[in-house]
Amino acid sequence: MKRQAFIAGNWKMHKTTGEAVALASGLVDNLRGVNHKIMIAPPFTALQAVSEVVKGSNILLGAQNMASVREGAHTGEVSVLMLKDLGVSVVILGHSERRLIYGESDKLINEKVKLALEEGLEVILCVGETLEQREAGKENAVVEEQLRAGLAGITEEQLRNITIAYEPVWAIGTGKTASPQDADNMHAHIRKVVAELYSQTAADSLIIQYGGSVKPSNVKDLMAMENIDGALVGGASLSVENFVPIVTFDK
Ligand SMILES: O=C(CO)COP(=O)(O)O
Repeated sequence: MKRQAFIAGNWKMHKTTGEAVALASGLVDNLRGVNHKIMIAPPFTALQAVSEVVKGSNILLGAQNMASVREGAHTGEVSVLMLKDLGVSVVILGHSERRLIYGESDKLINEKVKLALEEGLEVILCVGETLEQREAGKENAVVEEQLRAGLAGITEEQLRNITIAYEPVWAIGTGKTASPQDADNMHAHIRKVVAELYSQTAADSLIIQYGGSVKPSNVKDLMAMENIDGALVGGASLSVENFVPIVTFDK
């Protein structure tokens, strides 16, 4: 079954507002008419300005994280209500940098996923093993646990608004990409877990992105795999020169 391709750019902690507007404008100009699903996630500080740039285009506005509660005494956090107010429609949750650098647990991530869905946002839920876990042969178990915990309490209907991003930690920002076959094997495993948790129909329609050193030179081979439906791109999403050929991988 062919699923819609979904290519997303995670800008991480890059771009001042001026730089972000320039990049977003270049993308709007160069991606007009492309009918894959496209999202960019600038840093919080540039969301408002980029929102104006992408308004009315085929590029969705994403956020890189959000708080697990709607509002309150949470110094330094950003609420889902604030994101919606700026035109954000997708939020990346459970990124390995949030898990590993900021200690986010599966339970906290699950709270965020539930809140985002309740508030009508789409979610990109990131999962992936570290090098140590892969070398110990534990990658399938690790990813399965992240999925089960991250999706706890989520209904099959809500699952339609979730994209899973498989991002092996050892492939992020390292220039090392998982081979298309390794990535496809994990994506098939993710689909199997989702079939067990929900149904085969839910598993068949689930969009699963691969992330980790995706570049113009390797995107085509990754996207050719049966279970790979998209990409979550870090470094190569930071320039028009690199991100446009990734989004238009089939041109
Ligand atoms: O973490 C990633 C996207 O969320 C991947 O980052 P890189 O593409 O820079 O490896």
